[in-house]
Amino acid sequence: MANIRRKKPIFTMAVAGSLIAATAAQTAFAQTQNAQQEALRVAPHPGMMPHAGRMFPGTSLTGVPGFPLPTIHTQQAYAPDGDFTARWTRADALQIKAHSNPSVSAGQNSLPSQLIMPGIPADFPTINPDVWVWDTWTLIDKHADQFSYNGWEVIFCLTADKNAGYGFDDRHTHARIGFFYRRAGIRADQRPANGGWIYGGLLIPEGAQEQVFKGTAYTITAEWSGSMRLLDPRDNKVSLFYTDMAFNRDASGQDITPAQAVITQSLGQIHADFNHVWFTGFTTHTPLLRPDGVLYQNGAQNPYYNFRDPFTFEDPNHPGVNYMVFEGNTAGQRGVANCTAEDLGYRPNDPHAETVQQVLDSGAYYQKAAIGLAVAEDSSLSKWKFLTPLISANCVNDQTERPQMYIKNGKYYIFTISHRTTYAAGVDGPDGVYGFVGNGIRSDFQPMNYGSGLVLGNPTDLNQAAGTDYDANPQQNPRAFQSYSHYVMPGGLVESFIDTVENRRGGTLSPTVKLGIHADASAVDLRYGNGGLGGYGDIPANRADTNVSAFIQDLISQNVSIGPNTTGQVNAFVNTNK
Ligand SMILES: OC[C@H]1O[C@@](CO)(OC[C@@]2(O[C@H]3O[C@H](CO)[C@@H](O)[C@H](O)[C@H]3O)O[C@H](CO)[C@@H](O)[C@@H]2O)[C@@H](O)[C@@H]1O
Repeated sequence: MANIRRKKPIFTMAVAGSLIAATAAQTAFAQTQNAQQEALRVAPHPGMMPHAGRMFPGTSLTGVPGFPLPTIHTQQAYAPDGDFTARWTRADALQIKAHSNPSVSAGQNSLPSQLIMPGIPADFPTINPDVWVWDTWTLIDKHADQFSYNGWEVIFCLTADKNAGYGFDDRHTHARIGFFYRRAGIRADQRPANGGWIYGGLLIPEGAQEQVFKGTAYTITAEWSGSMRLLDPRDNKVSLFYTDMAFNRDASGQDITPAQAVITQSLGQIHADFNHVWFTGFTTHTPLLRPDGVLYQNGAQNPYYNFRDPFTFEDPNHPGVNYMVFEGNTAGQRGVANCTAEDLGYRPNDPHAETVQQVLDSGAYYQKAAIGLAVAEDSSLSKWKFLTPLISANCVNDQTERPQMYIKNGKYYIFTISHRTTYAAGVDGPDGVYGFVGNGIRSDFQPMNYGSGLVLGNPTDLNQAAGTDYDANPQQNPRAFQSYSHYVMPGGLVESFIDTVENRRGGTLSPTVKLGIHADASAVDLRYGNGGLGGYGDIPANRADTNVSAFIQDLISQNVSIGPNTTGQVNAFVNTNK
């Protein structure tokens, strides 16, 4: 089975979730969920075709016959420390299905082509033979601009050691943050097919990360996602924000207690010479945030809670104030059936609206994702305070992962990733990127693209049951799980990792794609790269010239030739500026 994507239980939502055995109650619930989803699938549909050829589809407020209208979002901005939480509602999420094409043949993509990542060929190259690679991030400043260092581009990835015998499905409990580097300023078509990344090894010295769990019971620790902040572009000090994970398992591999997830900071320094890049530091690990059970669900409330993936930024409207977005769940005891009419989001008298009771009866209340917000209380970013979530997805989806704030033309975009299998009963969508646009850091965020939220999905046939394996169910699109963990970079470039293409496991970087982003709409740029697919792992820095050390600058001024990266224009990629 090692080479085949394992069936993910429909209930998977946990920090350690996929690894905890499903109970009979869960199985019963999963059956209910399937039944509910089937009920929606047979809803009347006009036979809509995807809006092929339209660069910016815009949001259809007239709706699709047979489906509810999306929720009205006011587009109002609120104080960041206020208590307004925007909602990604069921009415919104149902727009994904409403805009899918019900009459494609089995196994074909049924979603609008401008919202779908082009298919990755099955003969993809691998970044490195020794490590599995998945979640990946770049060296960014407080505005999320991407930097190279002394002529090197650097990326940080969750890695698992293949030589230790770990298969791709074992990766989560053995995850370590590694780094790769390559010369900046070389066009994708002049690089090796796999992007030409050189593996630099692990970032955190062996055992250092475990200090966060001193005195607590655990048997396994892991390092999960993840962002890296260049503290001062004229200096080499960097701050890693990541998720410290600890699992407490018995001899048979069962979790005895809920896994612990701690958002953590560790400081280090980046170094580079002509030949390589290396890091020092990362020996001290400061726990920043544990879920409080008041604003963010904790392990006592739900052993399957999600709490991870910190991303920090400074709000241009509040200079000097630093915020963090992260993946969380709405606080409260798991299994309490309390989604509200606001979570459903139906407009008054919408003939296609579900009642709150119908939704609660379906068990959808087990899925309660939240995009969290915290504010830094000191300039060294070592003390943070929770603020109320920016967006909740109660009764819609259980996971809004790796959220990021992307500020462009005065608009505040939150991009996040989610799985098809973490949708609640009765709503459906592909694995991929979801986006929300607002007018400030805290807004009544509007889901992008027809009000649905879908920005970049894997090719998926929503007419087939969610949570099925390609191998067990050949109608399932063989690319429905081709990629995951997308990160939107300056210029709308999107990097991700390859999960499974035609039963071939990835564990490597996907081809980069490019989004056009305009107001509340986005579209895949099919003119970019080859039919929309750029280079594998093409992750260019967009601010190289400002981070060149005095040593390198000296050499440049003496006209010493040290390769293609020393001119100060090394990252003049015209398409990478926001
Ligand atoms: O490795 C942990 C980091 O990865 C993230 C984002 O990629 O969480 C992903 C998540 O999903 C993976 O596992 C699923 C179950 O095996 C699989 O279906 C999916 O394809 C994978 O990407 O990993 C956890 C643990 O399994 C699961 O809850 C997530 O959905 C990120 O959030 C983590 O920091």
